[in-house]
Amino acid sequence: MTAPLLELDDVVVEYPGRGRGRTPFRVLHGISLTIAPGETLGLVGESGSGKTTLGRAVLGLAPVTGGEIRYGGRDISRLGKRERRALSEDIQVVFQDPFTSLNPAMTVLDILTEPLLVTGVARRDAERRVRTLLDRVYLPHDAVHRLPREFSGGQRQRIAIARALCRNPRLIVCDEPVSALDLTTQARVLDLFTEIQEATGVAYLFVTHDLSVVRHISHRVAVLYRGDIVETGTAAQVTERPEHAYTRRLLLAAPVPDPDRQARRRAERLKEAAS
Ligand SMILES: Nc1ncnc2c1ncn2[C@@H]1O[C@H](COP(=O)(O)OP(=O)(O)OP(=O)(O)O)[C@@H](O)[C@H]1O
Repeated sequence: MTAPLLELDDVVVEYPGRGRGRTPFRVLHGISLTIAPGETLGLVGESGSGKTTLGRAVLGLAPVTGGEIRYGGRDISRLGKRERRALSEDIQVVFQDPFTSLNPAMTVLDILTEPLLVTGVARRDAERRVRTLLDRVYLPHDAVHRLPREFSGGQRQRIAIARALCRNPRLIVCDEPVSALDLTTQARVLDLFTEIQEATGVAYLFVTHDLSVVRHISHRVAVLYRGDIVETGTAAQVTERPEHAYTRRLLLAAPVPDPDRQARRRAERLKEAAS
């Protein structure tokens, strides 16, 4: 078996408490999971279950107060700023909202060359790399002279993906990266994520509340409920034969476009509620 790329071992995240008593607010209660090189782990759960916090913990942006997060076998849960910056070559992020995650005053060329220039790559080489990245995300080369506001939501998310890919990361934390897009654009961007993975071998921690997205993109799925993982399995196992009652509720609550399936779902929901 290949060694995991990322390992969470009994990870606890707590935010400092406010007011009298200042009891810390525990968001993650001891999370254990792994991601193999080149694998997509879908992380699902309802709003407030702690999905974003888990992604932020991997990125060093949430306070890990217990357990370990290991990347390539090394504990990265409590790194200093400099070590964390060095790790950004390996671990990148794509956020939900391409409108706010891209600097509106920078051209696409600046957005995509900046991560390279700060690490000492020569401008000519950086610009060559930008052209390859634009090809990879199916944007025309003349996009370089334009500002983010001149693109559609889907195109903007392609720019954000290209930026995440700049330095050939081995893991990308994707936090609801298609939730702000319409369904057709969602499908195209999801296909792009898959295609990039096949070409580069990058792994994804794919955070989403949407089970149809998870089914589309994930090799394995972990279900988060109130800060605990209640179920993990292959995408097919979890979405077709869920074991935990919470996963079943999540599936029954997921929107379905087909009216016949909707009627069946309603009947199942009523049966669940009655039992
Ligand atoms: N910086 C913070 N300080 C204090 N509490 C926080 C902080 N960030 C998140 N929380 C709390 O942690 C819990 C989990 O939040 P999180 O954003 O991780 O959930 P989520 O599953 O991603 O939800 P959503 O799908 O709505 O984004 C929530 O109760 C939230 O209020």
